[in-house]
Amino acid sequence: MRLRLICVGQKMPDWVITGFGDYARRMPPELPLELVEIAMAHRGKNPDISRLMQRECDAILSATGPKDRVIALEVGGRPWSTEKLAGQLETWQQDGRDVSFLVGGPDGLAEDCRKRADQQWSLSPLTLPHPLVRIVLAEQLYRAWSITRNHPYHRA
Ligand SMILES: C[S@@+](CC[C@H](N)C(=O)[O-])C[C@H]1O[C@@H](n2cnc3c(N)ncnc32)[C@H](O)[C@@H]1O
Repeated sequence: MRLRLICVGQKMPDWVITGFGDYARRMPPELPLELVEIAMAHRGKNPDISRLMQRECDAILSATGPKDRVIALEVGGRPWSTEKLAGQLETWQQDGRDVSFLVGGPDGLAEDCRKRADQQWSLSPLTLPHPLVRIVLAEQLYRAWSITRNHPYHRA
């Protein structure tokens, strides 16, 4: 099973590339974490935000496999503890479908992306900047995997 993180935003600063890469590299070969970056639609003067969000959403959905299990990252989604995430990971691995995590841009995810999602996951009630979301997500996936394997990385 592959994990795919589909994020709006390219050309990230070095600390974001390093932070994400550090955790993604720790994932085991049977559970690789891949990053797909979607170009942020240009916000000029008086932008039509709904149209731009829809454009970003269309690109996100094109990068999502038709059979993928889709998890939308949403401030208002369900809060999962790391242990709950580890349980989800084990459940997901049973049917083997790839899992795509969707992270929106500065204006969030358009409705079509929310509708495509099987589950909505909130990392915190705080609105986080999207570059930080990809690092937290990668760390939590690694930590959750470490729980499923009784690996010493996670100490309860
Ligand atoms: C800057 S936020 C967008 C804020 C936008 N106003 C909204 O309501 O979605 C960019 C993206 O980061 C993700 N995000 C930010 N904070 C989050 C959180 N606490 N939990 C889960 N995802 C979050 C979401 O995917 C969001 O679309």
